[in-house]
Amino acid sequence: MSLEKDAKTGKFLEAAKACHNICRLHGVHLLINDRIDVALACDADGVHIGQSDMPVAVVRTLLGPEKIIGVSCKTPEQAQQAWVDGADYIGCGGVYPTNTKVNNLTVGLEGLKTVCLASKLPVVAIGGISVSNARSVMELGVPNLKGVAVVSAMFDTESILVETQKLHAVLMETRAVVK
Ligand SMILES: Cc1ncc(COP(=O)(O)OP(=O)(O)O)c(N)n1
Ligand SMILES: Cc1nc(C(=O)O)sc1CCOP(=O)(O)O
Repeated sequence: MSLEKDAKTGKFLEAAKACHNICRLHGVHLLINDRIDVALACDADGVHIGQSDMPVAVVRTLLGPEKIIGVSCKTPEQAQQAWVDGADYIGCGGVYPTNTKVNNLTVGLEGLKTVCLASKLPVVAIGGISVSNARSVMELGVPNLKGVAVVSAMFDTESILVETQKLHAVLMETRAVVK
């Protein structure tokens, strides 16, 4: 299920609760993008926030020590700060150009590697990643690069299930190599 982050709060909460029920059935964590209020209201497992959203330390106070907090970081400085502030992981991108997010800086594979090396936290790569290039990302050879986040690779396809299965296979193969 996908819902834009600026959707009306009632609709967002409804969708979040429905997602959470599905995630629970499959033992999958649900993180809410940006909306701390929605995360609290549906008792999600955590949130993902950007550099211009509520500060991590405040989010930690609101959510408590057990919830997962992810932060979008494009630079080594931001990655270090996320750790100091108590985040659990960082998202780093755009690894490749993307049509999903407007005016997004592309940091490339080199930028991703630089941020990973500076980060004390696990990193999730994002931006223009699909089945065709996920292997190149995961084979960067940095141990704290733990996965990829995708939007169009799933939602702009004929079958979300088929693409998810293909991406899962690539991630499992590269995990075996990287470890
Ligand atoms: C791993 C990961 N990275 C980024 C996002 C969401 O990014 P977005 O809210 O569009 O942009 P920022 O405000 O965080 O820069 C995500 N959900 N997961
Ligand atoms: C939401 C988001 N954040 C990015 C960042 O660089 O932080 S790139 C991005 C869009 C990801 O969509 P797609 O997989 O379709 O490229």
